[in-house]
Amino acid sequence: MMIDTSDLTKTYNGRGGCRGITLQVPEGCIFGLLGPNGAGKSTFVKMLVGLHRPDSGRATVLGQPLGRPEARRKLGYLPELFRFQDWLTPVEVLRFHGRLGGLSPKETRSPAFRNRVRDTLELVGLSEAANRRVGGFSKGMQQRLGLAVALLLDPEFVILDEPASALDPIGRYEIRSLLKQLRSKGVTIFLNTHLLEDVEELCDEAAFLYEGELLASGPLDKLIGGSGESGDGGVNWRFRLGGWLPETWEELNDAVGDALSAMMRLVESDDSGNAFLTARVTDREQAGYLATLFIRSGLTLYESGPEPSNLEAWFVRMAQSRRGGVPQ
Ligand SMILES: Nc1ncnc2c1ncn2[C@@H]1O[C@H](COP(=O)(O)OP(=O)(O)OP(=O)(O)O)[C@@H](O)[C@H]1O
Repeated sequence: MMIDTSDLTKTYNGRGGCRGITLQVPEGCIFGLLGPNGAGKSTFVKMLVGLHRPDSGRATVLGQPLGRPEARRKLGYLPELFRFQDWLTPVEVLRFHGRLGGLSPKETRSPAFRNRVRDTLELVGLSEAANRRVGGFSKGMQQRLGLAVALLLDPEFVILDEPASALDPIGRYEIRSLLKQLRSKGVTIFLNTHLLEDVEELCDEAAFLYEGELLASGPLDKLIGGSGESGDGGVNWRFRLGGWLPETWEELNDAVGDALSAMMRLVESDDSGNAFLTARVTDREQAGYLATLFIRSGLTLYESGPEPSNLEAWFVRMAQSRRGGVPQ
C-alpha cells in the first residue's frame, strides 16, 4: 500500500481537522480524495507529507512511518496554497528545489540535472517560459510550475492538492493526460480535488470525507453504484416530452423493433401528457436519433441532454445524507 492509515486524527484545539481516518491507497492507482469545503482533506494530506503531526492514530506512506526522509525522497507534493519567489525563473526554482530535495550544488549543475529540469518543464508545458521571472506568471502557469516541482525528482508517489484549480480547460486536459501518462509508468497519484469530471475520468479509487470523518472509500464504480453503468463508455441521457399517451410506449417500441425498453426507462408520466424518460446511449448521435424518433411520433421534445454525472449525484447524496436532507 502507498498509504495505510489507521484511526488517524488531527484537530485544531479540538475543532475541525479530521478524525479517525482509516484508509488504504494501493500502489499504481490514481486515488481521489473528495468532500465539501472544510471536510478535512488538506489536513489529512498535510499529515501524510509531514506538515502536521497527528494527534493520534497510525500511518505509513510508501511503507514508512510518517515523516521518514527515505519516504519523503520518493514523494512529490503539490500543496494547495504555495508561492514561489517572484524574482526567480522556473529553472532557478527547480534548481532550488533540487537542493531542498537533497541534491548537492554540484549535482544540480550537472548536465543530467539540467536535462531533468528541461524535460520536467516540457512535461508541464512551461518550456517557453523556462527563463522568465515567476513574478509575471498567471495563476495557471504558477500551478504548472508547482506541478513541475512535485515531479522534479522522479517520485514514485505524488500527492497533489487541487492541481488543476487555476487551469483553463486546455490546461486541465493537458494535466489529465499527464497524470494518465504518469500512472502508466507506475507512479501512484493521490489527488485532492473538487473537480468531479477529473475524478470520474482519472481515478481508479476514491474516498469521501465529510466534516472530518471518512464516510466511504473504495473503487470508484463500486462507490457510485455503477454496476455496469460506468466503464462501458456510454452516457445517461434524459428527455422531457409532451403529448405522451398511455399507448405511446408500445408504439415507439414497435417503431424500433422492441429495442427501446432495453436502453430506455420511462421514469414518470402524468395525465397532462408530460413524460420523463432516461436512456443509456452510446453517444450524442444515438441520443439525437431518439429525439428525432420522438418528434416523428408526434411528441413534443421539451428537453434533452446528458444526465448530471453519477459521481456528482453520489457526492450530493453523500453530503445530504449527513445534513439530514432527503437523498435524491
Ligand atoms: N490551521 C488551522 N487552524 C484552525 N482550524 C483549521 C486549520 N486548518 C484547517 N482548519 C479547520 O479544519 C477543518 C478542515 O479544514 P481543511 O482545510 O482540512 O478542509 P478541506 O477539506 O481541505 O477544505 P477545502 O476543500 O475548502 O480546501 C475546517 O473546519 C477548517 O476550518
